[in-house]
Amino acid sequence: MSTESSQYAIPELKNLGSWRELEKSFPPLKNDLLLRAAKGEDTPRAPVWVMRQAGRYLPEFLEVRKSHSFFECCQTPSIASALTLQPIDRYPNLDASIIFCDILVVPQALGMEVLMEPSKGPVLPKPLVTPEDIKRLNSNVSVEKELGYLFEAITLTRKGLAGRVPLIGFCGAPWTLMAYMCEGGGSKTFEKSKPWLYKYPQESKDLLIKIADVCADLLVGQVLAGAQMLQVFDSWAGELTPYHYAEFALPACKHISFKVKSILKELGHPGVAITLFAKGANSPSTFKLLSNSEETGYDTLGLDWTVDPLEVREWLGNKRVNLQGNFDPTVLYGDKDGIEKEVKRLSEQWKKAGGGWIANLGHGITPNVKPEDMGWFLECVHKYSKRD
Ligand SMILES: Cc1c2[nH]c(c1CCC(=O)O)Cc1[nH]c(c(CCC(=O)O)c1C)Cc1[nH]c(c(CCC(=O)O)c1C)Cc1[nH]c(c(C)c1CCC(=O)O)C2
Repeated sequence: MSTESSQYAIPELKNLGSWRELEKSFPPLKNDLLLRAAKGEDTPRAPVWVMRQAGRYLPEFLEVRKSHSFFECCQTPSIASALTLQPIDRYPNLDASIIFCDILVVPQALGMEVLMEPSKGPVLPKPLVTPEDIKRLNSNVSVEKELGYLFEAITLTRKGLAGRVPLIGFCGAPWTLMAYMCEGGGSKTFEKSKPWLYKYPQESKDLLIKIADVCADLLVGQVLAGAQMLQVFDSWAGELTPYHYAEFALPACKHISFKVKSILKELGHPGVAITLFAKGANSPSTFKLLSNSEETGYDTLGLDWTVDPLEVREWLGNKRVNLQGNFDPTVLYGDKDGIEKEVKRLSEQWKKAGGGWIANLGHGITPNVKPEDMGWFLECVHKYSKRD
């Protein structure tokens, strides 16, 4: 245990008590494939989970959503936990669970209103227009006060999982959250958020770090509440030039990983593996920047489906970082034969690439997938990712 004091303030998490006592109260983990792959071990087969695995393709999810709004689901620990467990109960072939929540709870904690509109997705009615608007955001956010429901949901879920699979905690990456906060919702052109990087570079950096500070506290709280691994979702990373990714997005992601690691170390916690999913940030120069876990603080990189694992391994130039991905989400509309062929083809590439591999889609599962096709996909990954 380190005696060095952290440069970061430990978030106030009074209600969580001691993580050691809490950890002892959870049933032992029976399937640790995910945690082993995240340490770079060659596992007998790839662990598999799917982004948005608790989502609208599941009839049991839609049933709950009939009587509860989206954010009500996130903010009610018993509902969030039940939704997290739905895919685990349905698919014994899943090797991980991810807590049901949303990346946009961080802008909410910063004081912004976020609505989830059925046909539009997220809407933030009062976006940040100029740096002057940053003053509207809360300072010294207490993640326990604002987002304590998520910690409660995590602890409940660890109990409900009964050690079946590990539980992943997550947050959005600062650039992706800044994009939502400046656009006021999703966007195709990013014409309100990206100009900030050209017009107000220093204010943008300050805003990104302000967001990163809340993200880091949120991740620390999730680990202390029982999350066994973490993922940071930078869904809009691919909208940036490689230069702007390196100058703005990545430093803010590093602020998160190092702050989380430093605080956990100070609390005597052994730490957890962290995955960075920088969707679309696929230039070889960007992969070079991400190639060394010790320099970035991220143990695993999530890949989207537009790159080949072998080519990425070549760009990375080493095996010090593990990889996750990267089946095209639309393969799930490809019928049984199509799914099987594609899982076989891409698994061969992954096996040749070597190093830690966590199988996943290259983005979230989409609402119209048939639940039985998701089951078949998982079965195929079990079969074809086996190492000979
Ligand atoms: C960009 C982003 C968001 N949220 C998230 C991201 C990053 C990943 C990505 O790029 O997809 C992350 C997220 N959102 C959700 C989870 C839950 C855990 C999981 O199963 O992966 C996670 C990890 C639930 C959700 N978040 C949302 C739903 C569906 C909403 C509903 O039930 O009506 C779910 C299950 C809503 C949401 N939330 C967001 C959007 C754009 C939307 C609407 C459009 C859509 O569904 O694809 C923001």
